Order: sequence, then C-alpha cells, then structure tokens
Amino acid sequence: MQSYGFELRLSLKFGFVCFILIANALAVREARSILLIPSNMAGALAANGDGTVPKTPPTPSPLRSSKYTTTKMRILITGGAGFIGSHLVDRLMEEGTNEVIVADNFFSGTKDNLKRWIGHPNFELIRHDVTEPLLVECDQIYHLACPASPIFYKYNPVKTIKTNVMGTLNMLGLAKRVGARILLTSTSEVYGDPLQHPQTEEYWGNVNPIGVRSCYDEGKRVAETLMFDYHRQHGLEIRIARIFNTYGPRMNIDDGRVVSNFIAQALRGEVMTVQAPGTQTRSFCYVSDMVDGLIKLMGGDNTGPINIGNPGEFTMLELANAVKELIEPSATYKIVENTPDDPRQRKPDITKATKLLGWAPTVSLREGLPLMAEDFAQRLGVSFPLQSPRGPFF
Ligand SMILES: NC(=O)c1ccc[n+]([C@@H]2O[C@H](COP(=O)([O-])OP(=O)(O)OC[C@H]3O[C@@H](n4cnc5c(N)ncnc54)[C@H](O)[C@@H]3O)[C@@H](O)[C@H]2O)c1
Ligand SMILES: O=C(O)[C@H]1O[C@H](OP(=O)(O)OP(=O)(O)OC[C@H]2O[C@@H](n3ccc(=O)[nH]c3=O)[C@H](O)[C@@H]2O)[C@H](O)[C@@H](O)[C@@H]1O
Repeated sequence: MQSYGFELRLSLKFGFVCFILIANALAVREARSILLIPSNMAGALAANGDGTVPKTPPTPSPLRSSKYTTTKMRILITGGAGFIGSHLVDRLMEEGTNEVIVADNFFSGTKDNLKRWIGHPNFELIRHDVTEPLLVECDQIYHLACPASPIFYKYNPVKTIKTNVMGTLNMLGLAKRVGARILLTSTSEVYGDPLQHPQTEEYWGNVNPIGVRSCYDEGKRVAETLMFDYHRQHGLEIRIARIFNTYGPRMNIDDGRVVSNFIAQALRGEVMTVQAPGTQTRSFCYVSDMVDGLIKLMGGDNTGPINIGNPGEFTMLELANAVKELIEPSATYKIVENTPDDPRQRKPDITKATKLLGWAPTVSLREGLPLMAEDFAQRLGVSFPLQSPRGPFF
C-alpha cells in the first residue's frame, strides 16, 4: 500500500512537470503571436542591417485627416530660432501654404530672429529642449536643434552630445508616432580632418572619438546612425543633409565662427584673428542657397546623406584678405593660436546634390560677404559701405 502511494505521488509529480513544460511552450507561442514576432526575427533584423527594402512608413496620425484640421502642411523646425533655422522659417512661412512650429531652447538662438512671425496665425513658437520628448502633430520635421559654433558646442559638451543623441531620438520618436518625414541637419564635421579631398558622401571620415570636438562630430554621426536605424527598422521617411560652413545675415555677432568673427572685427576696427597656420581651408555657403538645398532635399525622393555646400575653397588668410578688400580696406590681421583637432581642409563634392536635387549654390563669397556685413553693420550701429578712399564697393 505504501509503495502504491509512493508511485502515485511520483506519477503525479511527473504529470505536473509535463504540464508545466507544455504550458510554458504554449505560452511562448502565444506571446510570439500576440507580439507579432516572426520566428525568423533575428534573420529579419540582420537583413535590415544589410540594407534591404525598409518597412512601409508609419501611417500619419488620424488627427491630420480630421475635418477640423487645417489643410496646410504643418512643419516643425527644431532650432528654428537660430541662424539657419530662422531663414528656413522665413522661406516656409513666405510660401503661404504651411503652418510652422518652432521648438527651441534659445541656447544659441533668439526670439529676435523670429519677431516678424510672432503673432501670425500660421506660426507657433515653443520654448522646448529637444532632450525632452515633444508631443505635437505635424507632417514634416526639420531637425536643426544643436549649437553649431565650436565655442557654443564646446561650452557644455555633455549637453551637446545629449542634444544630438537624445534630441534626435526624441524627434525620431515623434516622427514615428505621427508619420512625419524628418530631415536632419548633419555636418561636414562627420568627415573629421578629412584624408579625402574634396569630400564625397561615400567617405567615412577621419574623426577623433575622444577629442574636444567629438561631442559635436561624433554626436552628429550617432544622429545619422539613429536616422538610418529608424528608417530600416520602422520605415521612417528620412532625409540627411551634410551641411558645409554656412554664413550670412543674422549669425550671432559674437558667434565665434570665422566669417562672423572677421566681419565683426573689421567693422569694429579690431584686428582679425587668423588661427594658425592660416592655410587651413573651408568652403563657404551663403544661407539662402543652404535653405534652397534643405527644402529641395526634404521635397525630393532621396534619403541622403547629401552634401550641401559651396565648393569654392578658401584659406583663412584668403578669407581675411577678402574681408579687407570687400568690407574694410584698413583692416589688419594677426596669427593667433589654433584649437585642437581643427580640420586642415574642407570642400564638398556636390555631384549628388546637383544630380539628385538639381541644386547648386548661386551666391559667391564675394557677393555674400557684403550682404552679411550690411546686416552686421546695422546691428553694430556702424555705417556700411564704410567710407573709404575707394568708395563703396558695389
Ligand atoms: N551653420 C553652419 O555652418 C552649419 C554647418 C553644419 C551643420 N550645421 C547644422 O545646422 C543646424 C543649425 O545651425 P546654425 O548655424 O543655425 O546654428 P545656431 O546655433 O544658430 O542654431 C541652433 C539652434 O538650436 C537651438 N538649440 C540648441 N540646443 C537645443 C536643444 N537642446 N533644444 C532645443 N533647441 C536647441 C539653439 O538655441 C539655436 O536656436 C545645426 O544642427 C548645425 O549642427 C550648421
Ligand atoms: O560646416 C561644418 O560642417 C562645421 O563648420 C564649422 O566648424 P569650423 O569649420 O571649425 O568653423 P569655424 O569655427 O568658423 O572655423 C573655420 C576655420 O577658421 C578658423 N578661425 C576661426 C575663428 C577665428 O577667429 N579665426 C580663424 O582663423 C578656424 O581655425 C578654422 O580653421 C561650424 O562651426 C560647425 O557648426 C559646422 O558643423
């Protein structure tokens, strides 16, 4: 009797274990089907990573087709209170067919750049830091928010990284939720101190991952990675512009970038500070050309990355001499110490932009410098064209 009892207990235990195992197997199958995870998920992810056709884009929010919603294109511009962003706002507002929302934390931008639109029924300005999530409904996102001048982005490098990584992640999350197309303003700094010249989009760059500029250039490289991962994994419609040095009216007078420094110094009667050795090169794009390029990229079919910049290449000494010739003939310069990791040469190959977007810059440096100087002179309260023995230049 005792042995029967023992066998019964044993078979009950065995039955219980079998039951648990079968139940577990069923639960896993059920969970898979609930979560819609295909059995070949690992393969699918690998295939996506290999650049196979991305998923269908997410459906736009139902709010956008509500009869109470405007028929205008609603465009979010992060960093829209800054230099390039505010010119982009002007252009998109002037089109008359858009509603524009600007989200900016005013770290390097200012409300003053947008004063023309504040109060306009198609315009909204939100004080918002992109490192925090943002809930708005929109059709397109131009994601510019990020300090761009080396002085500003090195001021709080951890914040710069957070802005590039968490900020881009938040904007991608927003784009995914509302089904918006998103454009990232990346930078020629992803090429670092380039060993290929001019730089094509295929070049992977020569970047110091632990240098003082890394918060910006590595930050932008991660932002580009995030854009492509969201594109492959979630089907997001992405656009990436690699912007090369852009200048024009409305830059911060004490922004610290070279064109604004030289013009402000020349107009204030100060000595222009050419950082050693002075033979390093940059290619300068006028802001109206840049805005044209960004809008064409957003409207076109190509994800990018696409270089947008003016291929005219100048040494810093040549730039100082151009400012002297065109802005203030009495201007002088001195050679000062440079900062670490300053790229020695930079010039965009714009074959892709020309072929795929039908875009090319139209404003030369000689035309653009005086236009910028006029704006700076007005803000500094000095007259321009400055009186000189040779008279006005244009
Ligand atoms: N101007 C150039 O030569 C150049 C070159 C390459 C790339 N870019 C890129 O273009 C974009 C605009 O550059 P810009 O020259 O107009 O610079 P900018 O500094 O004038 O504008 C950047 C704007 O972003 C805002 N911002 C910064 N951090 C933010 C945050 N955490 N949350 C919300 N807003 C924030 C600033 O307040 C500012 O209004 C940047 O993404 C920059 O990296 C510019
Ligand atoms: O276009 C780009 O991709 C990047 O270009 C710039 O970075 P950088 O080229 O270093 O811009 P500047 O600070 O204007 O410096 C340009 C050159 O001028 C020199 N410089 C700068 C300031 C100055 O007073 N004098 C001077 O000679 C620097 O040494 C450097 O060689 C921008 O600041 C970045 O936001 C942007 O992403």
